[in-house]
Amino acid sequence: MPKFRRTSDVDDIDDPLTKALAPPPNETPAEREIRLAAEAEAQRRSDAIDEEINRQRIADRKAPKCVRVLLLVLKGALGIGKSTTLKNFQLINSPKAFRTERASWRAVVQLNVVRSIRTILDAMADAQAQVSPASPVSPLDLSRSPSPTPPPDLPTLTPEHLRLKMRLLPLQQVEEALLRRLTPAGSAEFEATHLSPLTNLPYSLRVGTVHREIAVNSTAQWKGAFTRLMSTTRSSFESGRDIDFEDPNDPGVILHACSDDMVRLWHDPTIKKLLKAQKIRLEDMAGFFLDSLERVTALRYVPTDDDILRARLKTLGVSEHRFKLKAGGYFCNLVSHDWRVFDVGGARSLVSAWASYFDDMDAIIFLAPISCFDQVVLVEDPSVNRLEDSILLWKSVVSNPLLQSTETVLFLNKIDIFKAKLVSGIKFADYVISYGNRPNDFEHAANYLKKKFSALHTQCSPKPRMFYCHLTTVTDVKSTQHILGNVKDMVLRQNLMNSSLV
Ligand SMILES: Nc1nc2c(ncn2[C@@H]2O[C@H](COP(=O)(O)OP(=O)(O)OP(=O)(O)O)[C@@H](O)[C@H]2O)c(=O)[nH]1
Ligand SMILES: [Mg+2]
Repeated sequence: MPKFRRTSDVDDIDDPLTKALAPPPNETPAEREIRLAAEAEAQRRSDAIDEEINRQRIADRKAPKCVRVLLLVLKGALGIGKSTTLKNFQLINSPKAFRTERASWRAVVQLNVVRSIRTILDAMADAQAQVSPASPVSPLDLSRSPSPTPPPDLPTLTPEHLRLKMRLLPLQQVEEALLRRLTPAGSAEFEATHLSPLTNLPYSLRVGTVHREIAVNSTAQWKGAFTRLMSTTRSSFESGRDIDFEDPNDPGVILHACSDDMVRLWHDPTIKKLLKAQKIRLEDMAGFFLDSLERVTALRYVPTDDDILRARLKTLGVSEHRFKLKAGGYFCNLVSHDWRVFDVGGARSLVSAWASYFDDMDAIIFLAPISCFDQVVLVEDPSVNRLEDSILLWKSVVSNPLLQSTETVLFLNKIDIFKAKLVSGIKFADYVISYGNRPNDFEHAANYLKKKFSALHTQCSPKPRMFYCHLTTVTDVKSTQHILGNVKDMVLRQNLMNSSLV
């Protein structure tokens, strides 16, 4: 029988916890009084939190069963559309509340614009570096590879391009000002919000650094902080009435001053060629507003619903959103139901860990970004194709016995980008070899993927269940609301069937 060390064997003085909690030596009576008061306050707060958790638990037990939906995407991939799907739920549920947050979203759109321009400026810096390497390689330094010869298709930048680039440098200040506005003072809520300074690193090495995106832990908190910040001068954001357009510190002022140069840069044929040569498709990237520059950089710009759906802000961790939704169609006579939607990034390796926390969900909305068929997973495994990774995650979710009674709704998302890529000539079969020589068009490719996901669903589900699949562009409010309406009714029907009411 192995002998275990018992707590009583430990000398109290040696116990690191006791040491850490012990009052400091030579504590004065006044210091002791302050310490005891702080300890009492900490205890009071801890008790209040315990009480709130208990109260919530009792309320949850008494409340009628609510509908629980899990939104799931692959963790580590660039934005897939979870938050955008949630925004659609919010638009259905409380459009007014959604619209009162326009001021916060205005700053996010502005940041998205600045970052797209930054990507172009970085690409220009790359091109310059390739034409005139900053430091010539010493012929004796054999550890370094020779300076790269500029690719023949890389266009040459003119002095006017370089002047344009210089004139856009103030955007760096705009970026910093926006980050200050979006980051609540003293908050650890945001991760790695700053982009590196303009760099000579090749774009191919930079593009995967998703950590450089601005990120929040939960959408509610950052907006709350922003609203508090803004509400010192205004009371409501409905229709942008109360955005302080006269504020001289508004980052929008510099953005507006740079507007013509940004438009010139984006429409410049040489810059277009440069981006193409470097395989940068800004129009496929999240938070793309360069085709609406004049509108979104106007001094009195107020984001539309569509802009809010397209704005990019990365979410961290798991968040829960609660709201009431009225049933439609056949169920329209029913009272509204409480819905809880959980926003979870699922890593393939962690499915079995989180599945036990979400085994009582009524539905999982699984988002698979089919537009990423030509990209690789950079975070989990650089050698795995993103679409393949999404399919493997789908397989682990549908085969998980803990989730066998949960309805799984598949959203094959970002079909607008998927279509655009195929039309631009990118060959689906170059990445999905089994696609063979089928036509490189949307109908065939989307159908092929639907069948693949469906076959796995049938083969791997522990018990038979329906396969629900939608081709989605969740930035399109109208079509998404229609689809969510169907999902809502399906989930309610199942929910009622399970309670033997229909
Ligand atoms: N064109 C297009 N853009 C989309 C679509 N779905 C989402 N987006 C955009 O992609 C970006 C990322 O979407 P999010 O909803 O933030 O993605 P997410 O899954 O919440 O990402 P994380 O928070 O990083 O986990 C946003 O700018 C969206 O507007 C789509 O179907 N088509
Ligand atoms: Mg998100």
